[in-house]
Amino acid sequence: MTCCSCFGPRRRHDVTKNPKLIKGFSDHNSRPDQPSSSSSSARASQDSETQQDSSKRTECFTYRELATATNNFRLESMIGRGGFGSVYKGMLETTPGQNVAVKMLDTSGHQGDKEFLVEVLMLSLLRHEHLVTLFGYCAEGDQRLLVYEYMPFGSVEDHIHGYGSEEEVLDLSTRMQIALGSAKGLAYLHNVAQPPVIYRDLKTANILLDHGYKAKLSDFGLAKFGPSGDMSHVSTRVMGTHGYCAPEYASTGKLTTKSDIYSFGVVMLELITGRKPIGDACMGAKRLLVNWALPLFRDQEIRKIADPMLSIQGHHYMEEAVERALVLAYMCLREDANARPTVKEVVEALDNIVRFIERKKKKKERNIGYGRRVELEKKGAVAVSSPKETTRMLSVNEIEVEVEVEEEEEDLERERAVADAKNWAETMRALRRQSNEPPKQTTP
Ligand SMILES: Nc1ncnc2c1ncn2[C@@H]1O[C@H](COP(=O)(O)OP(=O)(O)OP(=O)(O)O)[C@@H](O)[C@H]1O
Repeated sequence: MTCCSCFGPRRRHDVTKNPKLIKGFSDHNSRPDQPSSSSSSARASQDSETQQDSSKRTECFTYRELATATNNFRLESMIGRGGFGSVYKGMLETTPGQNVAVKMLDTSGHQGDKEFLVEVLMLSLLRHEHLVTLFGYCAEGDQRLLVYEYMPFGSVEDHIHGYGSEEEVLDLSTRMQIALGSAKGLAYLHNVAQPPVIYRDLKTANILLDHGYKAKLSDFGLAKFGPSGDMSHVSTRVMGTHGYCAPEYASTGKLTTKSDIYSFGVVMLELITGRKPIGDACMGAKRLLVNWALPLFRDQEIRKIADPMLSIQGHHYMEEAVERALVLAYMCLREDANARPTVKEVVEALDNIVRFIERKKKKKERNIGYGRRVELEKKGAVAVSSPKETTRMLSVNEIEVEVEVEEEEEDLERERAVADAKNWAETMRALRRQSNEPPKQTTP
């Protein structure tokens, strides 16, 4: 590809101020009625709580800078490989101490070039704590490279399907936190970005994790601006990944935000079952996860569906949480796109599930604390109340063991549980209102 004037020697550009700096942008994703990029970010900036600093510039790097950053793209620096190229870990001279991920695109196909442009444009305009940050790009000669924030824990796909050791298995709480983070990223795209953005390639390989397992969406090469005016959908060539694609989009090419919701349902199933979206060994070579899991769900076979690594057996609250998560997945995967929940409802439901698990976990821990207190009492320790309603066990040799006082906490706990149950029931009612086909069971 010939080199655009803006891709010459080192220059700092703010592509959000002039997207046309990126050659090819205007003919791919823009529409005549599309607002300017500055107004695009205007509505987004209203969401001050969730949006990251949009003043961060997307920089134009030279090939030389990125070669230096990655040790000349040496094999030891390579951290992953996708359908469009290889990803390297590196460090820029200008920001010592901060790792970056450099994606070098295979430039053989024209499609890759298009996706490069969309990726740079989208991630330059969109900034959110649950979207991976694009620091910059390089487009020198035929080279096309993207520079992202480095996500130390890799992709969710790696965690769910790649690791064998038991210590690395993600627990249910972390999995649901990941789902919630991803849903919040998607909510930003659907509801805050202006014009709205349809992600189109939601899958566990595109959800990356930082140190604290915070989820961020990456790979915006297939993203599309949503429909405008009276239009309910965008017509487009069917793209995406097999196993995640909404049936109506696959058969008609009509893309809506509800196509993303379907893919989100598949991600939920993957997180719950630990199985691949297609052809998992236990399901049969070509079988879709959706076709395997949903009939089992209808038959209430929760234990058969749940990832055995989650060890939910014997943990009643975990089984209940899995069931709630499955109800949500089930709704996201409805054949009728209109009956699927909105992303806002998905965030609410997941928030509820996460809080449910945390509350139950805490309660369990407190019970262990109580058991320990009884044990200490038997050994002759004495309970002493402090003004902060904390009871301390003073043993004979003055070793203090703190145990939370039950009463006040339990009242609070009960209130929280009632509020949670109401909340969940309301969420489910709202979801069901949109559908003529309620699931067989619910768990308010
Ligand atoms: N910002 C990043 N930080 C850390 N690792 C990353 C980053 N981006 C990508 N990777 C790693 O590189 C791998 C390949 O990523 P890439 O986005 O190229 O492909 P993919 O999403 O797996 O597949 P495809 O591009 O075909 O949809 C990821 O699975 C992940 O392990």
